[in-house]
Amino acid sequence: GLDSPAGLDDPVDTDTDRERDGYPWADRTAVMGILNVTPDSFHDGGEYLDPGVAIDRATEMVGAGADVIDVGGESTRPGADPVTVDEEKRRVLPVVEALVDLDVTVSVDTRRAEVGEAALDAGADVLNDVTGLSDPEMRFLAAEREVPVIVMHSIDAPVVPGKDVEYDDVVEDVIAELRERVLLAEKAGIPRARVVVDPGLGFGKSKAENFELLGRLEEFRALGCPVLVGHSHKSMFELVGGDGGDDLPSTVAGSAVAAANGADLVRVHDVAENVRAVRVAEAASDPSQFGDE
Ligand SMILES: Nc1nc2ncc(COP(=O)(O)OP(=O)(O)O)nc2c(=O)[nH]1
Repeated sequence: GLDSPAGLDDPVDTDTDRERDGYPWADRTAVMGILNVTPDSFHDGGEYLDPGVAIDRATEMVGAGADVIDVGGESTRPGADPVTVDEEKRRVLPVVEALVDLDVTVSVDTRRAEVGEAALDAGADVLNDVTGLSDPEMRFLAAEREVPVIVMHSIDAPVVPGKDVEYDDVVEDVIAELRERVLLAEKAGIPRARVVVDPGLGFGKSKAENFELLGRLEEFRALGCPVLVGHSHKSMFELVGGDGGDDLPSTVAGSAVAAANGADLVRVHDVAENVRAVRVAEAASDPSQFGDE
């Protein structure tokens, strides 16, 4: 197996031990606005399929305070229809190209290194891989292009409907599996500062396990990587009376909890409201920023 690089197993003080060279999450919880250029995304499928509409939406999200825009051309929801590479490129590239003119970091949500590469060539800054670097080509691409890569934990994407994994301790198990991917990324030459880990809420976990992952998010900091949480409008909130669909209050509360628990990024559909949530969490964790106001 791969020998663990020094320090991976010891909790690192990620605020000092990790250079964060200028990414939007360097000094505050960054808000990533979701831009699904798909007909079938679970929450907002079809709304932004037209590139012009997608670009207007991105502009609106930047105006609302988005630090990152995450452009996706293939739904990852369970049972979603796979999309051909050409169709995925056709959806994503015009939007990425247009976003270059906006002053915002652009990530591309794709399982395919070929689409990721084309998106980077079109101006994207970050790769978002819901398969957690299972394709070696994605690792090599991120290393070669020296861009951050979001490594999400999933049993598979799209998740096979009804396929749930039995976890002993879901947090320890997910961290252990992410650790393997972090090691592989390092082996490919990607420093941990550029490996954003993500528990993959909703991807093969029960609703209660999603809350366990959110509640114990601090434990992910032991990996020495930035942490992203994607909870927006997910079915986990049905446990607390939300309808999993248009339950914005639960999502906003979830962003505050994630930020308070150390998330470096939150991935959301509704930017303005979730910007408030992370700012509230930060105010509570660092009131000194306000002087004696
Ligand atoms: N890194 C990361 N990427 C993700 N991409 C899609 C979804 C699913 O949400 P959404 O994009 O809104 O739906 P769909 O996949 O149906 O487009 N969740 C995540 C996530 O939690 N983390």
